[in-house]
Amino acid sequence: MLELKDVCFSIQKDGEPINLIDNVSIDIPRGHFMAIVGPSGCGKTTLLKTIAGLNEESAGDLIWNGRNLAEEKDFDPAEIGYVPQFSIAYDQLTVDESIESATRLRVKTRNVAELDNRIDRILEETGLATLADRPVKVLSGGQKRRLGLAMELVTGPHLLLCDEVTSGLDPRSERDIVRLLHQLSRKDGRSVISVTHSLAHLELYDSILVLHEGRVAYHGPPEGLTHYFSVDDMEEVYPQLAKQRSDKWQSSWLKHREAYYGKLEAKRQKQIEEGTLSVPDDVLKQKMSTSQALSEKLDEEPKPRRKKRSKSDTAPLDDPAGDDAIVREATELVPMPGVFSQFSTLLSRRWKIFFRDRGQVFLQLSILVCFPILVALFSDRGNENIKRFSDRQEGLLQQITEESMVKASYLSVGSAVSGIVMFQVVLLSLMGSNNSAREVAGERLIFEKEKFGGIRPSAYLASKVAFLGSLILIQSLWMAIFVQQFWKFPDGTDTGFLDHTVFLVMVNAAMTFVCLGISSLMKTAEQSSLLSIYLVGFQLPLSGAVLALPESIESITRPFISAYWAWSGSIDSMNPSYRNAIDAVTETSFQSADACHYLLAIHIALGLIASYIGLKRHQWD
Ligand SMILES: Nc1ncnc2c1ncn2[C@@H]1O[C@H](COP(=O)(O)OP(=O)(O)OP(=O)(O)O)[C@@H](O)[C@H]1O
Repeated sequence: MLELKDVCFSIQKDGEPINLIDNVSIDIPRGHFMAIVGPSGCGKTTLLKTIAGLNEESAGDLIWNGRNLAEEKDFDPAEIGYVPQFSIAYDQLTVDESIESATRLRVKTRNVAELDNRIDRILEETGLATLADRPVKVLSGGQKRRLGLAMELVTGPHLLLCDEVTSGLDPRSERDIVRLLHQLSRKDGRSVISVTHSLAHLELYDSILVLHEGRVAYHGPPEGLTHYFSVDDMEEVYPQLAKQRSDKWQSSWLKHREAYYGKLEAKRQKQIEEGTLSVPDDVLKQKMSTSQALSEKLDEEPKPRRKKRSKSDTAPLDDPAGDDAIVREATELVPMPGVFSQFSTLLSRRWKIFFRDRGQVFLQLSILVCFPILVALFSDRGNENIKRFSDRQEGLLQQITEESMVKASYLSVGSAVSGIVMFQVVLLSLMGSNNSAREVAGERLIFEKEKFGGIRPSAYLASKVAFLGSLILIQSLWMAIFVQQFWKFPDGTDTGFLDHTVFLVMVNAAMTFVCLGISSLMKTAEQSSLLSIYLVGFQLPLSGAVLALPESIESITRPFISAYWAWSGSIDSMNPSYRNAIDAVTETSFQSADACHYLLAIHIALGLIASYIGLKRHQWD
């Protein structure tokens, strides 16, 4: 049973609290199917989010099966399912893969057979079995809503909250979804609360909650609605609501509450007697046989995955035989998988999505191939030898001529070598920003939904680090090795080229993880991309490689410019004569390779910390 006692949710406006949800007190028994209706902006979604815990109630109590959710334990992620208005599946995956990934992320299964049976059961339960191999991007609106429901059913939640899952659907799809929700509420004592705009099919609900300006105007059986509002038709309820202030409706409702709750209880008892409703007691009685049936089913020989299903495999929505075929969920909560298991599921899903996104693969391959070629085009000048003074200098004129030739050679080679290194550094910074600017912000809502479902931010971050780390290594090593074929890095020590390569990897990693941090902290992918582009754009001018910066600016900006530290570190690893040549063309001072390693490591660490903070932060809206 879910009880809301004088629940309020308020926001601050001009320093004053405003109640978006105002003293809502309702009871929702186990196995109940309730619709929340009301005019646009009356607070339906806000109430649903307050029940889910996404909005923290400012007053009142939410009690779930006798447990005060604020004072005792909040909902377990397996206990509650929340189907939001937006799609929670990736377009690049199939229906089957989406449900599989949701299951692997939220349910600890004993073996592949158990996983397969769980997925097959959900596919059948939601009428998606025939669409198992279909990519999400080609699904119709109604099919996508079913998939959203299916992905929330993987844990067998005892409370299912649905936000506008029928909006924008044609009448037939809408009816099918409402009937599916009705069916889901008939099993295992699962309560289903559905926010809807539509006043069609209200007869399928056990109760209707009418909200008006955040206040309860009615909560009772659907058949009592027209009588209560003194109208002939459901459609007249909203105009009728507008005729009176919401506080009047609220006090009027409080007077009639007990009478209508009496009717609801009588109807419920009748359903239990008729056996059309399964409530906790029944579930407990069935527990033994259910668990037995479940384990028998799960212990069956592993079935091949992703089998094509014929239409006849699918139980029709209203077919009672189909209901019987579905093994009932045991009442205890399913265990959550560990961090490593979530990490490996997220990582393999990320690679799958990457390889299926042809545009992304093409872009990555193009920059991987073209950027090192661009650098190699400038290699000739970098390969020139630096002229040295000869031992014999006869006469002043020869001395002056030789001096100017050596100087010219210093300037030419110095600027070419410095430019080639900076070019590599800047292009790798650009790759880094391209790697991660949209990585989190582009899928933020899905991540928020998954976090609500129990996915740990640490597992999510680790999967991003592993995925992006592979891109960083491929891009940086390829840049270093390819360019080396055309322009030999002038080693200062045996490990000069290796040191240079490490700096290239580090600058790419620094930019990738700093942009990942930006992507995690920003609200939208557009904001994140823009900020990341600015960050890369400022690297070259603020590095001091082109023009030395005024000292006052340099001391402030330098610590933040990854490109400077990678450039400076690489130059410090060079042969001293090349270092001197670069010294001759720039007024910017260089730092030791060790200092550069530390600074770049700090950038990487700060990027990761910012990413973690951003991921932990609640950014549902
Ligand atoms: N966090 C918030 N800060 C400020 N205002 C908010 C916040 N959340 C909701 N609101 C406002 O509260 C009101 C109720 O919003 P809500 O989304 O719950 O309405 P709704 O009944 O679901 O509307 P619709 O049927 O159009 O989806 C709206 O006016 C909305 O702008």
